[in-house]
Amino acid sequence: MASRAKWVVGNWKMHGSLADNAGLLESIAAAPASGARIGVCVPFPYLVQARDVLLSSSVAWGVQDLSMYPKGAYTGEVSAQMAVEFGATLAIVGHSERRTYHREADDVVAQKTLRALEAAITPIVCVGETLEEREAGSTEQVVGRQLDAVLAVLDAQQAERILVAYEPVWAIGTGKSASAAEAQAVHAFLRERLRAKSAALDAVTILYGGSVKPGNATELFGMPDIDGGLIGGASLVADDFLAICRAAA
Ligand SMILES: O=C(CO)COP(=O)(O)O
Repeated sequence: MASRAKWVVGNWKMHGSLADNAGLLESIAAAPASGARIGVCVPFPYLVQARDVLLSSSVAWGVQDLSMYPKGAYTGEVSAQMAVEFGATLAIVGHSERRTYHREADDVVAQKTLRALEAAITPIVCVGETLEEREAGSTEQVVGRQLDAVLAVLDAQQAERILVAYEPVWAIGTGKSASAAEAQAVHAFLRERLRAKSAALDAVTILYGGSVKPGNATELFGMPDIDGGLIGGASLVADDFLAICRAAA
């Protein structure tokens, strides 16, 4: 079996302040290196701060979104290349909050994935179904479509460089995580979908996100196809985030 990189990545969303971030970043930077790689995806204005604190640590940093365009007259956009100038090596793309509040469609997410890869940033491609879709029995259809849209624009080598995050929309910020078995079932489906494209994609890391806490991380990360987590709320509390990182190691 391919050995997959384990990752725990914090998604700060639109939280933080220079003052609050300082202590959080210092604590994360002090995390001992272990079997799981650690990253934090911060709001754009805090990239400099993240870089300054994390530079001498083993923790990676990145952004929560990128422009689908490489450069040009796109008011308000931030390019992958700009993020790279601040040392970003990770970018979340297609988070459900972007899909919902900013109407990002599958083809936009695919273009953002490409822009990240062109800039040598590792994209964390998010997929996930709503509660309504789950109850209608269309979870696999939805996440399969979201993943396929991205894979369709990548060549074989590019596809090997992505991370995938399964984030059921109904589990995000609700305190109600998917059970380990529910998450594992979707991860196994995504794994198969990747393998169908190329056997080499068996090595793609698939993270779970949605109400991961210190109390449920060990069970989730113990599942064979769950290679770590994408953490929202708990990534803002140093002790909780570090406990989750230990659970993945
Ligand atoms: O959206 C998420 C990570 O990207 C998950 O958020 P919570 O961990 O707050 O549920």
